Amino acid sequence: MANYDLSIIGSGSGNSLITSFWDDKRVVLADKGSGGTGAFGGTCLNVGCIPTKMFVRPAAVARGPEEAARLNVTQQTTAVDWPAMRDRIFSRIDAISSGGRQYREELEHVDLVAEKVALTGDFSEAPFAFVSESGVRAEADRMVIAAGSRPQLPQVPGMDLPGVHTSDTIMRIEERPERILVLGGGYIACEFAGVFSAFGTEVIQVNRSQGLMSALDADISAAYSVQAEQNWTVHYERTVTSVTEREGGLRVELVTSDGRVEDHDVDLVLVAIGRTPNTDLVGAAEVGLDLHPDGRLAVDEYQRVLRQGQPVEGLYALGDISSPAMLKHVANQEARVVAHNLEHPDRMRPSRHEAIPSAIFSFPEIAQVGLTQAQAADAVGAENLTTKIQKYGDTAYGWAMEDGHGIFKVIADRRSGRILGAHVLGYQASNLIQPVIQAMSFGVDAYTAARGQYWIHPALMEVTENALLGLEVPIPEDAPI
Ligand SMILES: Cc1cc2nc3c(=O)[nH]c(=O)nc-3n(C[C@H](O)[C@H](O)[C@H](O)COP(=O)(O)OP(=O)(O)OC[C@H]3O[C@@H](n4cnc5c(N)ncnc54)[C@H](O)[C@@H]3O)c2cc1C
Ligand SMILES: NC(=O)c1ccc[n+]([C@@H]2O[C@H](COP(=O)([O-])OP(=O)(O)OC[C@H]3O[C@@H](n4cnc5c(N)ncnc54)[C@H](O)[C@@H]3O)[C@@H](O)[C@H]2O)c1
Repeated sequence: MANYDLSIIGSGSGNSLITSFWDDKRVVLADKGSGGTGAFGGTCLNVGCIPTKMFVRPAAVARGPEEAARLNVTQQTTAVDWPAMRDRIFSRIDAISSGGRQYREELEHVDLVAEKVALTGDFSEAPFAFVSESGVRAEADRMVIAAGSRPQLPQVPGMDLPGVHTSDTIMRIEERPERILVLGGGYIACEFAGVFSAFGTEVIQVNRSQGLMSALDADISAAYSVQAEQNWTVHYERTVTSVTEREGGLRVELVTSDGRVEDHDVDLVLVAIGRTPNTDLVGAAEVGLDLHPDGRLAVDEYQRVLRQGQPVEGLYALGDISSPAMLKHVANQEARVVAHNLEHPDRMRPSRHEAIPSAIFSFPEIAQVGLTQAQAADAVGAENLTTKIQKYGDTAYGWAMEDGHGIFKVIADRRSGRILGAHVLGYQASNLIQPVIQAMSFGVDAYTAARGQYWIHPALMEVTENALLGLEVPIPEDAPI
């Protein structure tokens, strides 16, 4: 195949790099298709953020009767039509994916290689080449590796059985299971446990360690775990040793941390124990590129890939394959930076990795930004911290909701009022946290963030205002009142 100006591996966030700047140049885009579906457009669109949240929303609606009962309204969820829901969701997603692929195929200056590719040749300097499984070779002056990540599977017997799923396949199953075992206690496991339990499936969630979402702030992890234990079955300190077929389903054998063996009979298993960067699939180590111990590509602040500790000019990586935060908004930001740096190598811009927020769209929802309390104590000293945990239930809208579990925790440096982190558990957590993300991103202190703007009364957002006002921070001179 001919030479190119730009070569991209990965049609997720990598797809957005093909701006009008490249209209008069030649671009090659390789993608083998997203896991499970073979679709164009990467994880978020096909098997990640978007379809999961399209299941999370009906799950919240199905849970309506729980809140209604607290508010003296009787409601009933009488049926959940999984096949119709699945088809509605994927008819929209599949159309976007195939439309995106068709658009790229029709562009004269872009060639699409719909195959798995691997890096080949010398990667100390441009040009950079890849070769596809069928032998298509493409060489380019600049290359972006945006090949993402894939689900990890434990090395135990039975992982190849048809009833054992990952997030790549679980959303397209024919029927809603009556009983599912969800392995893992992180983002994906907690989101799917929330969805399936809302739809009436009996969920057994199994985690290796004690507590769910244990990487989060300890107060949030503990409060979420209590809620989850009330909403579905949760078992801690167990690992899976095998999955076998039995009549009508699967038998999962677990071993507890004290050596006991347990069997669980279920219809399906969902494995969600983390994701592996796809550096091995592209053969990054084979061409001498630097990897972190967890398998991610090493990059500098401009997203240039490192080789023997030095950035390789014209070679970039972005998203899950290189980022410590496997989040779509981070991949998107890195893609904007890479697009800029490709187009303006003389005035490159660094990626911004401060105040990265994330949300877990489980039941209840969780959102977080910045440092946990333990990390903040390490960073500035526990004696310099001020924290506030504002209950939703102690605000006017919380009364209206009769909310019993929502909390908004904020952490700041008591000497300066600098906000160090926020951690929210409850209804609309992912929205309520945004003013704190904004304050942290723009360097606004806690007092000014609270008093420098109106907050609509009695909106639920008063939870955020009250959390900020609850901190013991200095009032800046001439601060708004
Ligand atoms: C179930 C789930 C839910 C999620 N929900 C959220 C959420 O709510 N919010 C959020 O911020 N993030 C979420 N994420 C994370 C988010 O989806 C990822 O961070 C993001 O999609 C990564 O984008 P990317 O461009 O790095 O990789 P991808 O979108 O995965 O793109 C990589 C592409 O490279 C291709 N590829 C890989 N190897 C090769 C090869 N050798 N040859 C050719 N092609 C190759 C793959 O087929 C893939 O299409 C979720 C992830 C999952 C799995
Ligand atoms: N809403 C979102 O933003 C969102 C949603 C889904 C995924 N994601 C991204 O995708 C990444 C991967 O998600 P994930 O949930 O697979 O990973 P994760 O890292 O969030 O959680 C993995 C969990 O599995 C547990 N675990 C590991 N090995 C185990 C084993 N052998 N047996 C039992 N439990 C085990 C870990 O203790 C941990 O609780 C996330 O870290 C996140 O970056 C984001």
